[in-house]
Amino acid sequence: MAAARASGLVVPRPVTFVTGNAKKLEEVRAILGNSIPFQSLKLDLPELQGEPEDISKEKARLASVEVNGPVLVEDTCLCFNALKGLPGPYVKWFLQKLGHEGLNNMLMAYEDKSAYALCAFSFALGPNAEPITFLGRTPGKIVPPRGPNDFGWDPIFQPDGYGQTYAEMPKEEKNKISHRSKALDLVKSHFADAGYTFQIDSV
Ligand SMILES: O=P(O)(O)OP(=O)(O)OP(=O)(O)OC[C@H]1O[C@@H](n2cnc3c(O)ncnc32)[C@H](O)[C@@H]1O
Ligand SMILES: [Mg+2]
Repeated sequence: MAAARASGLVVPRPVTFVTGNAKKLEEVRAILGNSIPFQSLKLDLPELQGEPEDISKEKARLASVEVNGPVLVEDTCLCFNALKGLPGPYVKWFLQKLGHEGLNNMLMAYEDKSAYALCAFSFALGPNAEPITFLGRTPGKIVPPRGPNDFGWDPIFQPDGYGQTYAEMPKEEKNKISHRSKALDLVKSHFADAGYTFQIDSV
């Protein structure tokens, strides 16, 4: 079992990242590397309607009850500026029903194709703790789909300053500039400042 740091909090359980999305998990693993050891639980949690931060916090509350320990969750939004931030947290359902073409068509009436990808990670130490949220945002624009279609809306999001969509970029490149990596940078800083020591479950 890991030794406690002088000023840090010793938590008698490992951190569990709860998500129903295997692609998110893959990216979180690649971005975090060994910086924050965690285990994962595949669970598609019910999601509140509302602001991204509140949706994410509520997911963390539900997840920490399920896990009965420290949890990390995230909610991802794709926000169109011409539509004042919509579809935002509802992009999953828009994508499922309308596809990439439909998402492009939603912006047909507008000259402004700008958008941003937003990731809201929430961390809760346990079922009775208030979750803390970390936001990461990457600006870009919505384009007709280009690149492999293996993760959500990656083919139609082209980050500012790049000629490629998220889908066309090598994974390492996306992970350097993505909404997810920006939010995880804040998670890492928080963990470093708090000096948590998470103990591994003894089976
Ligand atoms: O269990 P959870 O973690 O909620 O996983 P989910 O797939 O339901 O994810 P969200 O509720 O956050 O909905 C976000 C939608 O955006 C998609 N998505 C998330 N991150 C993405 C990324 O980096 N690139 C492209 N699509 C992404 C994802 O596949 C969903 O359709
Ligand atoms: Mg979800």
